[in-house]
Amino acid sequence: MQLTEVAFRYHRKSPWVLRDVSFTLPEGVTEVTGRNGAGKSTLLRLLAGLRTPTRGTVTGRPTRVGYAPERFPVDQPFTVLAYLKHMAAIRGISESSITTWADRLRFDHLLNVKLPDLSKGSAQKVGLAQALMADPALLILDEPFAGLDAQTRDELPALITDLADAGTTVVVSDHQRVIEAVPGITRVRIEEATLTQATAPSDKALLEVVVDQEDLEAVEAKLRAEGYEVRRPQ
Ligand SMILES: Nc1ncnc2c1ncn2[C@@H]1O[C@H](COP(=O)(O)OP(=O)(O)OP(=O)(O)O)[C@@H](O)[C@H]1O
Repeated sequence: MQLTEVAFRYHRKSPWVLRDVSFTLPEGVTEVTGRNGAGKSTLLRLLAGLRTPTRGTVTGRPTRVGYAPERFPVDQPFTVLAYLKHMAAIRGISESSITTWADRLRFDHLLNVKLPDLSKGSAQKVGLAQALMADPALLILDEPFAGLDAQTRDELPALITDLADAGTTVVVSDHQRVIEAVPGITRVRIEEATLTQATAPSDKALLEVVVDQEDLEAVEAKLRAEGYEVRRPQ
């Protein structure tokens, strides 16, 4: 899939969110980073085909695309099961995939709960399931880790890797930087409306250190002084 000189803004006089972006989406997993409001969700919507570039072209999008938005729209008067059945029917896929993903993402006990009554994390899982159900060739996940329970959060990178190994192209925005521990991913960053590809820190690993609140500044300064890259979870 290829973006060629893509520029995008939401309205005629609003600022450009992306300008002159040319990029070939690689196979495997691509992580999209950038500060809040940089344009990550916008890029993902353009890749999914939910938005059309103001200028330039997006070509080579596969037919089967799965897209999980940053916030699953829970203001719909359906149960989880009715919603997923509806999504399966729209896409012409077997309803058996509902139980497969409800089991795998551990929300099978919530199938008869109405969408507005779901917690943020459970709603996130339903959003993931509807994206995964389509057996997509391109899977686009906008902040999939936000609000997830710890177990699912820990399991999701392996699930994404399995899909990528099986041939699915995956694009993930992830400000919590969970996905970046996955080996071999491509990292792109949006800054000032342009997209740059970062070289993967293949010889680096992520280490989580728990410190007392009062020692936070001192430990962070010490690690930085020793040349480590330090990030605080948001
Ligand atoms: N539907 C919309 N209409 C108008 N402007 C929008 C719309 N959606 C996003 N924007 C604007 O486009 C810019 C990029 O937003 P976008 O949501 O793509 O950024 P993001 O990097 O995903 O941010 P975050 O990390 O906060 O989710 C922001 O200035 C935002 O206010």
